[in-house]
Amino acid sequence: MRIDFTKMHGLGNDFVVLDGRERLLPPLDSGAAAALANRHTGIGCDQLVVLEPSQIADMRMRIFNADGSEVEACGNATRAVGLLHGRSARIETLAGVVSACPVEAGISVEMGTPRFDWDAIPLSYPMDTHAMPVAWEELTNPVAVNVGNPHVIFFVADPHAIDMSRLGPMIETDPLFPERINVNVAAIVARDAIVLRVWERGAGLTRACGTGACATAIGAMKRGLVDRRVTVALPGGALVIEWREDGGIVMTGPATEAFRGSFDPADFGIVV
Ligand SMILES: N[C@@H](CCC[C@H](N)C(=O)O)C(=O)O
Repeated sequence: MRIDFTKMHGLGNDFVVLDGRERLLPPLDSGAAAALANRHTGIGCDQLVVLEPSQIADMRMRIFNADGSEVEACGNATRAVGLLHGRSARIETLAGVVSACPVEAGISVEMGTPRFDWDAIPLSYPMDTHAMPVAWEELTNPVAVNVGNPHVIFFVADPHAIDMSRLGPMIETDPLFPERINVNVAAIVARDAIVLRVWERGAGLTRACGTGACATAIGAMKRGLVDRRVTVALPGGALVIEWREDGGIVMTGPATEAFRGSFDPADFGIVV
């Protein structure tokens, strides 16, 4: 038996997508996810995405980071799955039901509402998440936002001047963040434009992070730095993020199918 996969990406943030909506997949654990995601010995991706039937939505989407950790949300993967589905879809995730809809500019996703309470991020102890009195070297006074998954955002003059390969993992694994954290460094360039780089929890530096773009835009809006509709430029391309008056976040941008293939589950320790 072989398992089919589709390799997809959203602005260079890449995924191996396994579609178990109609054909039952064998059980997948963290070890199998990490093995498949490995760029040297596996297929290679930032996140493994597994689609399953859902009782409450059109499908259930499970998301595993490259290190094998299963997570609640992935903005770019949601657009990719929206493209794969080909029409409007309600998608169940660990963070709740989100919806993806094809539009002229790609796929538009209703991401739900942001949370700001310290224990919803979560942090290890109470703190004002709007202006956190903490610092890691030159990265100071961040905002924390949960958009389904946890993010901390630092506003800096030049995101490209920050040594993210060193500071990213240091902050990701700081005991302040009991579930680790996605680390965003952003520059405000206009009332409607942000430049962003993201060190992703469990995946490292990626070309783009959809939830990072949402969390950064919301953090900047909360601080009054930008308007409620903003373009976020990441190394892999741009996303438009809107924070509607009803509290919902809408993310719009492209998604791409790269290629299709299949693998032998035994090669990755998957028991059929
Ligand atoms: N690339 C994603 C985020 C994937 C999950 C994240 N690394 C986490 O651990 O929360 C996106 O586009 O949002």
